[in-house]
Amino acid sequence: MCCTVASSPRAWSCWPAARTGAIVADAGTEKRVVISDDAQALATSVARRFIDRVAKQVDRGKTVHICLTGGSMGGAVLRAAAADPRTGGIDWSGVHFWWGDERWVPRDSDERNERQARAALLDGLDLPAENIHAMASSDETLDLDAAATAYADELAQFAPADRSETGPWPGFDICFLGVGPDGHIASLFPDRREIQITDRATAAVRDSPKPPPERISLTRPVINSSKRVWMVLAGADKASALGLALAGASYLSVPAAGAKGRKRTILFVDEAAAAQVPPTLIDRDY
Ligand SMILES: O=C(O)[C@H](O)[C@@H](O)[C@H](O)[C@H](O)COP(=O)(O)O
Repeated sequence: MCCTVASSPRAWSCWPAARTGAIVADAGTEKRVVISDDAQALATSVARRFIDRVAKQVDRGKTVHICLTGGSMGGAVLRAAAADPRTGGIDWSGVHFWWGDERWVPRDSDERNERQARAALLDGLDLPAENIHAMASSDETLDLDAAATAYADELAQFAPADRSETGPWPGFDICFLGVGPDGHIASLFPDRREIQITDRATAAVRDSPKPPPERISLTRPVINSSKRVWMVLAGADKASALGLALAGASYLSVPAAGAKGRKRTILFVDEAAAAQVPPTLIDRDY
């Protein structure tokens, strides 16, 4: 049973029996909440769906663009994907990996989202090195602003011919997003200028509320050009952000509230994070 939260809480609804289907209030605004028992079950469930989706697109001969997230749940999902028995049998040569944000630290720092993703999954995949689109690191020649611009330029090289639904960047098949206790996504934090940027693909972030202080982030237009936005959040400290995101809070103060895919927006959560969501609106994925 899935539940759909349309763009306003008044339209909250769910249907008792179906495991699929949705209130089509506005294709891009509905959110679905899928709950797992705990963080490990959540990571396994999301990884299974991730591998399903990649395998389906590869079988169709499609080039696939995946945007990864940092954070503990981002890494947990990738480790679970690495453990999926189907992963080794997929032809990854047409799959490209991007990042929603990156910390401005040296390339070999354990804080790098890229380094964590490589260790969790990417370095075990048979795919061309050029398919891994990492953001620059602080020990290279570029400064923070130039590095953000360079990433926007790289994204532009993979923009689709038909840009009717996206800007000069690829429309990701899946955009993974972790969600902070304050509702931040990528490195777009509440009540800051970066969440309001609409005229470029990336932003240099300074004085980040979450260490380290300097980061590069995709902006909201790029995230919302994704076909699917999958937010993954676990733990009681996320319950408030989830509740606000589902209750129609402004994305300016709760960035997660404004993340939406063109085809699907799913919040994958565990029981602890779902504590403030009315039980009638929860789908139990276990
Ligand atoms: O670089 C980062 O720190 C992440 O991209 C950040 O957006 C993260 O996803 C959230 O802070 C949630 O992190 P957790 O999953 O660890 O709570």
